[in-house]
Amino acid sequence: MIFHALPPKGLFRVSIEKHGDARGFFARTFCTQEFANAGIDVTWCQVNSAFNRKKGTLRGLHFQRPPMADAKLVRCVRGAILDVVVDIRAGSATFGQATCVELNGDNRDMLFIPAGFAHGYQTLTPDVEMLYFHSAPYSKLDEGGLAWDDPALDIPWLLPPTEVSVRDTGHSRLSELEPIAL
Ligand SMILES: Cc1cn([C@H]2C[C@H](O)[C@@H](COP(=O)(O)OP(=O)(O)O[C@H]3O[C@H](C)C(=O)[C@H](O)[C@H]3O)O2)c(=O)[nH]c1=O
Repeated sequence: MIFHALPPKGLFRVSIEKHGDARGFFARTFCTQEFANAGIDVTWCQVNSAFNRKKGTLRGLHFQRPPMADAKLVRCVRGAILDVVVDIRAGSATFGQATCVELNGDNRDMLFIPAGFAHGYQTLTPDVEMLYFHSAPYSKLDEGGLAWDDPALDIPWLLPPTEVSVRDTGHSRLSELEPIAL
């Protein structure tokens, strides 16, 4: 696996390394030791999937608070998305900074997102399938949201949103958010 450090500190784009032959290829999707060698000590306790029928569907921005703050490994297994993370860690020099990365079923890249980041994405094609690894279990009591359309975040969404859940229409703005103290 190849780790590309992204700003802010702790964020990585992770590329798979294909072992190809006449049948196609084989590649690791996760490896505890390879992640540890990259300075990422993480174990996964829940893996989720999401399917998005419409191009322009927008989900997020979501996070969990301590004690259930979770790191994520996100992969777009079909179609394409603009993946967005915002640093909401208390005391971070890059608090409020948004980072955008295109993930798609062709490049098979993944995004490692440390705890303390809000995460969301918009689909750039129809029929997008997502896979998320989580380092903490889902906890409704500890989940939080950040407004995807907060002007203070200035997120360069590429399309007008076509589908947004009711839950994702009422999240806090950055100025109202209690930073995540890890
Ligand atoms: C995450 C989760 C959700 N749920 C229930 C809660 C809701 O009734 C329903 C849909 O959940 P949610 O609206 O959070 O799904 P998304 O909007 O796709 O949010 C997900 O996508 C964004 C971009 C993320 O980063 C989050 O990790 C993840 O929550 O499934 C569960 O029962 N178990 C779970 O682990």
